Amino acid sequence: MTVKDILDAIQSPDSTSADFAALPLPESYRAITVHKDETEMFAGMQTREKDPRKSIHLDDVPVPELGPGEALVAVMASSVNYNSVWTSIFEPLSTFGFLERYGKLSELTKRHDLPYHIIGSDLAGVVLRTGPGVNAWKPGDQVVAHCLSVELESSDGHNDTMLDPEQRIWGFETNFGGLAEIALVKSNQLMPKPDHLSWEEAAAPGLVNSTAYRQLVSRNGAGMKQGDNVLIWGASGGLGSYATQFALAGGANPICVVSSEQKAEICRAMGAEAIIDRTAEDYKFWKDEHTQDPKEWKRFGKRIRELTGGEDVDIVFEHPGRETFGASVYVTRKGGTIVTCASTSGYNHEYDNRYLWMSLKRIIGSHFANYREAWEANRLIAKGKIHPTLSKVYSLEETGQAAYDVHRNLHQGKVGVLCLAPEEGLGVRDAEKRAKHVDAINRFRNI
Ligand SMILES: C/C=C/C(=O)SCCNC(=O)CCNC(=O)[C@H](O)C(C)(C)COP(=O)(O)OP(=O)(O)OC[C@H]1O[C@@H](n2cnc3c(N)ncnc32)[C@H](O)[C@@H]1OP(=O)(O)O
Ligand SMILES: NC(=O)C1=CN([C@@H]2O[C@H](COP(=O)(O)OP(=O)(O)OC[C@H]3O[C@@H](n4cnc5c(N)ncnc54)[C@H](OP(=O)(O)O)[C@@H]3O)[C@@H](O)[C@H]2O)C=CC1
Repeated sequence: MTVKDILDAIQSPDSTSADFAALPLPESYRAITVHKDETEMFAGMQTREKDPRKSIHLDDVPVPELGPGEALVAVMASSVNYNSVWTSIFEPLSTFGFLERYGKLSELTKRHDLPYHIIGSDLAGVVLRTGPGVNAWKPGDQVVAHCLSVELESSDGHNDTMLDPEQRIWGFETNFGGLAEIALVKSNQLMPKPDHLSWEEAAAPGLVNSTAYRQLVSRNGAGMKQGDNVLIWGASGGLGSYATQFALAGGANPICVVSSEQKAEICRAMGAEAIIDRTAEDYKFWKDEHTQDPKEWKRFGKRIRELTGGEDVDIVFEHPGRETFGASVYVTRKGGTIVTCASTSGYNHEYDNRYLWMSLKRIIGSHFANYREAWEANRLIAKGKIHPTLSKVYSLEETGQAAYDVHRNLHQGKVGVLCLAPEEGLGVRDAEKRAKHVDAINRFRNI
């Protein structure tokens, strides 16, 4: 039995759930990994110079044992997220520490503590097997998986599962991730695959769409409302391309920051009108490595006021971190919210706290999404209200290059990876719905 037999079953219109359940599992499968004995390979290099193509491998790995509450999924497609870039450059720390810590929790979690880390936090595919206690999903189900892994043995996580003390990001803080032909997930990561999308389109939104939903829309995040002015950094990037869509769909007014005219054009195509090209307008928020320039914050704020008819922003959708955070706090309106989920340019932020407390602003930390939030975000994709922002698709062999593109900001929107899917465009089951949205679905393609 090989993964080819699994692919044949997925591609046959006649396969039943019983057929999938009867398929023997292969002994091994191909997976994208980083290696524990290579974590020092970039020591002493600048972040920018660390090359994911050198650390990312395609290996044959054994199929992991299936535990209670878990599912093995045949992965048709996945996508590159920035967390896989972090893993591949071993920053801010090696993810093998996460696997070691998880491995200490129980006999079953020991499986994760291996000398290789199978990375990837998105997938679209087909359930192959479910473990004891799984009733909601069965072999043959077409699914996407969100990346929240929780144990939920403590009371802390039962109001909001992101608060579980054993909360982890699958494929980053756990092993057996989605950039592979087979993945191991908890069954409460599974959600229905949107019928009108191909495998690679369905795999693209998951992580960033759910994160942007919690960060911007959910009451656990900024709780955006109609008419809000929302400043969105990297508005055509992974997170930003969904934040922009949520702002537009929710009756808010996105102010999109991008770094080129081409990206500005993509934002216009999504329906945004207020756009700031940070390269063309040449903002220099830092005079040198240690000193910010409040005059540049003010110039940026004036530009926002020009675009909004004199209003300041209610919400800043933050993730660049150190480089922009001082400006983000400054330009937020009195009583407004800076909601942050990352620090791509550096995690030691500096801002002038007088502008925060005197103007009663709030900084909210946000991280991924709970199952309900991920489900709601996926539901909006399935209803055709929010669309994938897939630009380019790579093969599994080319994942290193795909991660390199994201690391060097050479990409637009989301970058997809075909795992078992032999070509793009497969897996669409609702052609009529797709036809209604096809222009929006293809908006980011091949640019
Ligand atoms: C969905 C996609 C998401 C993304 O893309 S996010 C971007 C990528 N992610 C990242 O860059 C984050 C990577 N992770 C990290 O950098 C680290 O992961 C953290 C900085 C978040 C945490 O580091 P740690 O070393 O785990 O935490 P500690 O708190 O420094 O050390 C743990 C030890 O410190 C103890 N401790 C915790 N809080 C306190 C406290 N308040 N007072 C005293 N001790 C404390 C703990 O118990 C534990 O102890 P014991 O080592 O003995 O188990
Ligand atoms: N906590 C969480 O749950 C999550 C955290 N993240 C983190 O968020 C960050 C962004 O992820 P994602 O959106 O997928 O990445 P992308 O690279 O796809 O998009 C980020 C965009 O931000 C802009 N940007 C990058 N650096 C700067 C800078 N120094 N100043 C201003 N703008 C900048 C760029 O757009 P442009 O050049 O056009 O301005 C870039 O395209 C990563 O660090 C990632 O790890 C992501 C998802 C979930």
